[in-house]
Amino acid sequence: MPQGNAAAAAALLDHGGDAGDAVMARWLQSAGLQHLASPLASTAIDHRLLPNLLMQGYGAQSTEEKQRLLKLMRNLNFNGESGSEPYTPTTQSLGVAGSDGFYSPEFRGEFGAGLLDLHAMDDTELLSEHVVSEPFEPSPFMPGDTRVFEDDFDPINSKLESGEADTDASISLPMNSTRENNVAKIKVVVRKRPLNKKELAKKEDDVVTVTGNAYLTVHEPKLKVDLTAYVEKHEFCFDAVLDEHVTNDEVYRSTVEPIIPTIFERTKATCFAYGQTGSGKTYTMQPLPLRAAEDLVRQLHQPVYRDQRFKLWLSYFEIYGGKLYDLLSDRKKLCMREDGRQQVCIVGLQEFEVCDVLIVKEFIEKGSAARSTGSTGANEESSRSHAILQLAVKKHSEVKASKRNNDGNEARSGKVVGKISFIDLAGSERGADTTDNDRQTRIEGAEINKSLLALKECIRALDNDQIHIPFRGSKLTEVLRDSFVGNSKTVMISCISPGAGSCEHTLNTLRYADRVKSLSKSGNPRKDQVPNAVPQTNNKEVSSTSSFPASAGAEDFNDQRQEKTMDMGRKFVEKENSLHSSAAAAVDKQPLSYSSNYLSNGGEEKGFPSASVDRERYEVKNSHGDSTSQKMNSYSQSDTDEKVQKVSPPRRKGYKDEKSERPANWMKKDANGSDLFTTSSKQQSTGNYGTVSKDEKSERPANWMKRDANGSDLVTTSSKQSTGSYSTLSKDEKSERPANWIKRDANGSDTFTTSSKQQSTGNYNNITTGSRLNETESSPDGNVSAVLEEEEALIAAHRKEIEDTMEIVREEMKLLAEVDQPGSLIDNYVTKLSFVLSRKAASLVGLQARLARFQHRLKEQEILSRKRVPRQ
Ligand SMILES: Nc1ncnc2c1ncn2[C@@H]1O[C@H](COP(=O)(O)OP(=O)(O)OP(=O)(O)O)[C@@H](O)[C@H]1O
Repeated sequence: MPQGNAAAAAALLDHGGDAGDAVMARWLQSAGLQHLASPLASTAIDHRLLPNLLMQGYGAQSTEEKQRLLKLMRNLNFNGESGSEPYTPTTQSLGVAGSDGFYSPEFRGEFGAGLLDLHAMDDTELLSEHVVSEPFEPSPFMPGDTRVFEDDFDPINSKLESGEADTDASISLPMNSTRENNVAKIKVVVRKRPLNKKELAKKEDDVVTVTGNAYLTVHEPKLKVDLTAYVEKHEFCFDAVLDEHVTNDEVYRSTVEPIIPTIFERTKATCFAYGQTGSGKTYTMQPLPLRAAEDLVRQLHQPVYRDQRFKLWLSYFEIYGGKLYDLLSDRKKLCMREDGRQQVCIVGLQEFEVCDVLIVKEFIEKGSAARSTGSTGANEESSRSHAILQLAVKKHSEVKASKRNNDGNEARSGKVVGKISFIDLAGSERGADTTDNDRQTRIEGAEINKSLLALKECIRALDNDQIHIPFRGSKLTEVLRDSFVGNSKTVMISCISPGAGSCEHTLNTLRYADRVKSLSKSGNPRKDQVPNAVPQTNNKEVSSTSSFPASAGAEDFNDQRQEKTMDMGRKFVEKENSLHSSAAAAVDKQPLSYSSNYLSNGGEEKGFPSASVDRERYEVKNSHGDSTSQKMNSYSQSDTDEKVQKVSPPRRKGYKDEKSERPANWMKKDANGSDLFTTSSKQQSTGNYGTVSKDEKSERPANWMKRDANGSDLVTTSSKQSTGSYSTLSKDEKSERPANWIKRDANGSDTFTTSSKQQSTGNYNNITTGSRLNETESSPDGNVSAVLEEEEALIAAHRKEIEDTMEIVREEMKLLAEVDQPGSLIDNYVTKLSFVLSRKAASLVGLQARLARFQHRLKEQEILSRKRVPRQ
């Protein structure tokens, strides 16, 4: 660099003047590129050209301008590399950010949130700042040798190894296995709130009666066909039932308090509230962390923990529309990453040390105020998100003051001993909140729905000690991943509204709770309780109608039930291994919203063998007040028939609808484990996989795809499709097939794309291979989640396209600079320019295609959701 420029650069460092886009504009103008204006130009220059530009008198003429230009370029980190590496910011770039103010407000102000801020705006910034993964306790399911980590984690071992003799390790962390065993792995508690003002004003009846501390009855008002009113009784039994007089303190004592000591014993506990909007979830959940923090802090003050530098940390975030936001940091968007050990880190999440309980209150208030809420008919301040407050006990090793990470987030330096997550779920019926709503609200609802389903699945898998925990089912379960493995404890508080107007939702909530409990291996609700807590009359009725011997007491019943449940656990695993069963499971995983689109009018739940795996329940129905039946759904219809004399109304009334919605062309696995779609002829033409236009039909037969042993896609057809014959598509053929043909996405999944004609019918557009086939994709939620995924992909692609463009522009600038050099070869210039322009065009066309696909998908989703949810 010439002396003058070097001097200018030096002067600039001191000067600290603002970089003006006027300078940039002039500079671009002189290069004939004024239309690029400041943002693009500012990032598209090779720094090696800088001396040339300055020397040749491009742009900045005065010393001051030159200084500004140089400063600008320094700030933009003109190293010719950063622009092409969108997701791996270097420490260098961070350094720049820190020292040169890359993200300084003055630059943001001048260049807006344009290209300059690419990295600042997206997840990368978060990742780069906080990607240090927490040293969580390794999962027992984690592949590879985790011994070192465990040893590292284990305070006892680490103490011994490090030769620290100041504390007796065996005393320091008493592993009280008896105590741990005494705390149930899953506890399901129901809380009934009092009638609220609105319900009282409407003179609504209280239809929920609580008997003892574990039983409740819902008296459902019904009408006979001849319009005579009658009451149907539904009885439930849980680990605890708390009536409307129970205080929040008592709720704490019966739910969270017993878990607190286990937090110091490496337990990851989860306490969540489930229930319809306005049922009291927030009211119930909000005080719990406060009380828990009190107890945790008290424990931490014990010398044994204090000496080991145990500390309590709090974080509070929400999951809204499948995205994470920090409620204690201005709703900053967070991203979730898995580290090499498959441990989940929420990148950028702020954690605050809790030394004093009062601060917890403040945090709760602050976080709750930041939470996404909206108004519903049932609740003026209805939660539209899942809020997760975590209290983590961490052990901090002694760090020399000089070495201490001085970033104000010491939390990261500690190792998690145990933690408890409090989750205030969004209203359970929000999935049904789709009528007359905009796309955002519908997606919101479907997201909620999906996560509630996934949560239930995880809890079930967890309690069945399944190896495969389906935590990838939703963001919620992914976030809670480490709470689903190892030592975990779950408390579910089902909140119910007592009013007659909420009866259906109340029943749905109770059924969800019942299913969570009853499907678990330890789901033996009242084995340890006095059986005659059940009203005598019902006991009798149960005995007389159930398949169990009349003499069998509740204990026997429970024994059998438990046996059955364990068997169920086994079967569930088997089921997981079979694709067919997996498909059946998808049926089982119907939305919890019980919205009208999932409900038929009281149709009986017919046997669907694999799906009925989890139908066991203990719901006593006393229809018309004169007969009671008990349903013990089993694995097969025959089993059910044998044991059920009178079938109570379906838990999910939607079965009929679901069945009719589900195409017969369900996926099966053939003998070779290939994915095989079967279809009936009728559904070929009307099938949910999309109707086939005439042209397409003539071009290809009834098109079901099968993967043969070589991994090729086979097209199979039923006999009625006379034109159909097996044909194997070669790779080339595949590229020729019509638009609405199966496509393999980046993950190797097969995706059906449909033509516009097919949009309105394509319920099952995405078909993913693998054992979890269509669990979400075949459901309405699956469709929405596909939209969300595509949305993310589109945004990522857009970002990538901009970065590519920047790279290309950089090359163009270089070309221009070169061609202006004396003696430059024009041929060279032309060839290179042609190449660069082709790349530019390809990049743009790719993005346009993706955009069009997404628009198409949005329309499709819109049509589908309108079709599914009849206006009320
Ligand atoms: N057990 C209770 N005792 C007295 N009032 C209650 C109780 N439970 C809830 N409430 C009141 O009912 C109203 C709704 O409760 P809350 O906001 O907790 O419902 P929610 O289930 O969280 O609703 P959403 O899902 O819409 O957020 C609040 O005004 C709350 O104070």
